[in-house]
Amino acid sequence: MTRTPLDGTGKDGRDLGARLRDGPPFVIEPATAEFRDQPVRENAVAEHRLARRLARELRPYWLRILGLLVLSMLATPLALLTPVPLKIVIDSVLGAHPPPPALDRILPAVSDATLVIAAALFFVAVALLTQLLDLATTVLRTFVGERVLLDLRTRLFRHVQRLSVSYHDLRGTTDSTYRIQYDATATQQIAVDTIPSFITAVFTLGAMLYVTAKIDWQLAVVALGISPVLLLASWRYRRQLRKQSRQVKKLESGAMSVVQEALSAVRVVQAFGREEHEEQRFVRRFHEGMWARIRYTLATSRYSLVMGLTTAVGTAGVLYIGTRSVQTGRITLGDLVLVMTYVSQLYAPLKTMSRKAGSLQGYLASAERAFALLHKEPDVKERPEARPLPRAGGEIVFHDVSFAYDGQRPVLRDVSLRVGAGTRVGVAGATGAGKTTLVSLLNRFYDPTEGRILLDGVDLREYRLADLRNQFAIVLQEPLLFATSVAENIAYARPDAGREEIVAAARAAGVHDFIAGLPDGYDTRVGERGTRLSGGERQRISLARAFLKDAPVLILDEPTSSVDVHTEAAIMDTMYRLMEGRTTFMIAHRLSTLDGCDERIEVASGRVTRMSEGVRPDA
Ligand SMILES: Nc1ncnc2c1ncn2[C@@H]1O[C@H](COP(=O)(O)OP(=O)(O)OP(=O)(O)O)[C@@H](O)[C@H]1O
Repeated sequence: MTRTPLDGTGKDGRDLGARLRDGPPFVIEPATAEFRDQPVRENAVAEHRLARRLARELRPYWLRILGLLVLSMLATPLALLTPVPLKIVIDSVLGAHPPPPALDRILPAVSDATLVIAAALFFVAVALLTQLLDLATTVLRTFVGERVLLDLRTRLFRHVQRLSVSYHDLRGTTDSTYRIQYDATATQQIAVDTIPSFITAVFTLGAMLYVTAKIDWQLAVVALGISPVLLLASWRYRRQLRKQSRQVKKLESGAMSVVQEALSAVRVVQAFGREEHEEQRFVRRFHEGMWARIRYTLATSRYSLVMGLTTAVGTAGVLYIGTRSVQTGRITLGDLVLVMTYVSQLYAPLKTMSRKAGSLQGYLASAERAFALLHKEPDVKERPEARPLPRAGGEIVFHDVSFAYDGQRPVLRDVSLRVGAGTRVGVAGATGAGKTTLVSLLNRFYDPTEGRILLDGVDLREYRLADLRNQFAIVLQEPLLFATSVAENIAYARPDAGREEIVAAARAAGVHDFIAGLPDGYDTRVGERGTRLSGGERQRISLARAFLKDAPVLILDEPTSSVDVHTEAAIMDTMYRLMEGRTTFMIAHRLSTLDGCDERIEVASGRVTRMSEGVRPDA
C-alpha cells in the first residue's frame, strides 16, 4: 500500500508512534549555525546567541514593551509610599514625634484625630492608585503578550508548512505541534513578564535601599548583605533548571504523540481491541513526564528554599540591628516599622528576580526549541532567481535520476525517461518498488539525490516552487478531504473558483447528483478527513478537485485500489476524461487499469526495468 507523503505520515508504512519511538526523537533540531550545539553544549557563547536571538525577536515590539516597563516602574513610588501612613500613626499619633515636615506643611498643627483620618485616607488613595496601575499594566501586558505570541505562532506555522515532506516524514506532526502550541508561549512570557518584572525589581530594589540608607545606612548594609548569596544560588541553579525543563518538554511532546496517534487511528485501535495497550503506552509516557516534572519542581522548590531562608536571615539581621537602633534612639519606632516593611518588600523584588531567573530557564529552553524549528531550513529550496511558470506544456524528462530518502540507500537508481506532453504513462511494479517515490520527485516533494528532472526542457529546480506545484493535479489512493463543506473541498484546488465552476467540476467527475442529494448539498460538511463519506465518494470529490485545477500534468497514484469493480469502472471512465490532453502518470497494481494508457513503464527495486518505445529517453 502506498502512503501519501501529504498526510505527514511516513511512506515506509511505519506509524507515527513507531517513527517517534525508533527515530532520534525530539532532539532539538541543530538548525542554522546560530543554534548548532546549543542544546548539547551549554556555554556562555550559546547563551549569548540565544539572548541576541530573543532580542531580535522582540525588537518590533520594543515600544510596547517599553510602555509596559514604564507602567510597571510606576509601581515603585507607590510601594515606597504604602507604609508611610503607618509610620506617621506610630510616631506622631501613638508616639510623641512631630509629623514629617512635608505633612506638616500640608496640614499644619492638626489634631491627632485629623492626623489618623489623613493617614487612613492617604492609605486608601495609595491602594486605589496601586490597583488602577495594576489594571492598566495587566491590560497592556495581555495585549502585547498576545500579539507577540500570535506573530510567532503564525511564523512557526507558516514555516512548518513549508518544510520539506522529508522533515515531516521523520518528525511526525506532534513535535512541531508542541513547539507551536506550547514552546512559542515562552517568548511571550519573556517579553511581558520576565523582562519587565526583572527590570522593575531592580529599580524598586535600588529605590528602597536608597530610602532605607537615608534612615539608617547600617540597616541598608545589613539588608543588602544577603544579595551575594541570592545571586550565587540563582547562578548555581540556572543550568540545572534549564536542563530539567528541556527534559520535561521533550517528554511532554513525546507523550502528546501517543494521544494524537491513538485518537487519529481510533478505528484501528477499536477494531483490534487495543485500547488497553494504547492506555498503557499513554501511562508509560506520561509517567516518565511526571517524574521529570516532579524532579523539576523539586529543584525549583530547593531553590526557593534557599532563597526563603536567606531572606529570612537578612530580615532577622535588620530586625536585630533595627531594634538596637530604636533602643539607642538612632531611629524612631515608626522608622523601624517603615524599614521592616521595606525590607520585606525589598526582598520581594530580590525574590522576584531570583524566581524569574528560575522560570526564565524554562522559558529559554522553550524559546530554543521554537527558534530551532523556525531556523530549520527546508531540504527543497527555491533558487533566488527562480523562473516563473504560468502554464507548462507538459514534457517531462528524467536524466539518470537516483534518489535515497536517507541519503544513503537508494530507492530509485538511474531512472531515465522521456514523456511527451499529453502522454498518458501507466506505471506498474511490485509493492515497495519505488513507484510513488518516482512521482513524488515530480512536484518536488523531494529532490533527486543524483540526476535531473526536466519539465519543458528546464530543470525542476529552476522554477518557482509554487508555480511548479501548480502544474500538477494529484489524485491519491486515499483521498484526503478537510473537515469543511463539499464545495470548499473541491475548491481547495482553486480557492477563487465560483460555485458554477465547482458544480461543473463535480459534474465532470460524475459526482454532482450524489452531492445534490446530500442534506445540505454542496454545503454539507464531510467530517474530519472526510470520514462521513465512503471511499468511492471521497475519491470522486478528489477527482472533481483535479478537474477544477485543470493542471497540465496529472498524477494518479492507485486511485481505484480501494473501490469495488463497478465504482472502479465508473471512476476510470471519469479519469480517462480527465487525462485528455494532460501528461499523466498513473500508478496501478491491476494491470487492466492501465489499459487505456499510451505508454507503460515497469519499476522493480528502484529501477525502470521495462518501458514502452514512446518513453525511451533516446526515442
Ligand atoms: N518517507 C520515507 N522514508 C524512508 N523510506 C521510504 C519512505 N517512503 C518510502 N520509503 C521506502 O522506499 C521504497 C519505495 O517506496 P514507494 O512508496 O515508492 O513504493 P511503491 O512502489 O509506491 O509501493 P506501493 O505499491 O506499495 O505503494 C520502499 O522500500 C519504502 O520502504
